[in-house]
Amino acid sequence: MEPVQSNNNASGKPVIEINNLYKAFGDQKVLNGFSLELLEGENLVLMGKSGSGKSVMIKCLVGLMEPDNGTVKVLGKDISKLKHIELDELRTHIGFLFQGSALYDSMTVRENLEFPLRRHTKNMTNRDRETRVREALENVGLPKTMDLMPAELSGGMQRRIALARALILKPRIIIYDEPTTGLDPITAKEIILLMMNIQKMYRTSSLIITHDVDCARVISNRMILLLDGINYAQGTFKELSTSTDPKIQAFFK
Ligand SMILES: Nc1ncnc2c1ncn2[C@@H]1O[C@H](COP(=O)(O)OP(=O)(O)OP(=O)(O)O)[C@@H](O)[C@H]1O
Repeated sequence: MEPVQSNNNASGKPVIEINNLYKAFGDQKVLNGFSLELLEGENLVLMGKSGSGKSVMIKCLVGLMEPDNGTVKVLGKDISKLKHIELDELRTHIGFLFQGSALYDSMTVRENLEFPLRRHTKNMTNRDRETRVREALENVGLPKTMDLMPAELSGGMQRRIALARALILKPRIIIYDEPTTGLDPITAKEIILLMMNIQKMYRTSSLIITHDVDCARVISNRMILLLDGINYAQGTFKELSTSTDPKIQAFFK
């Protein structure tokens, strides 16, 4: 069965272009000619089994790992050609929501949110910083949590705060790594709806790594399936979930 390779006529110019990426560790070929394009304004879901190379791909994407071959362009810039300081600047346009939220436990919500601001916007006044934190908390529906510690929040609230932190620099791209993992179905649904609202409010382009079929169904404009080191199939949720290819079907069970 031929892999599905359509792209749902998604419009907009690419904000991420990964072309023919190769990465091996010794004899283990992890990425074997993987390509991906994230278009402006779209929600692209990437699915791949555990150990298929999603994290390796993300590390290559943000310049934390050097691929053996292939090119990565972010916002039109070839990241292999950037100086350290330029790469650092480029990374401020990418927000990350990590698996399990990854908030700093010993910091209040406010300090967690201020952390990226202090690092990347040296000239910001305290008042502007506070306004930005308030705005981000309001946008994730938690305006009154500023002075709480992460341990005082539920798992769903922690995920929202982590999303507020990912948004604080107003990134053009957000990478979500398993955004609904570890949450009950109702909270997971709330997070998905919030991600959709965020896309509208901040006009971000999102790359969403998930195993959650419901999440993919609701949020994706387009999907890519990573299998055997390549983008084995891409298309809309409907196209892929109704494929008769057993390797594609396996992703939707
Ligand atoms: N620095 C490294 N050195 C050696 N092998 C590595 C390194 N980084 C990743 N790998 C291997 O590459 C493969 C892909 O790992 P990766 O973490 O990208 O998988 P993943 O798709 O993100 O998995 P998961 O869904 O479980 O997070 C794994 O077999 C892993 O052991």
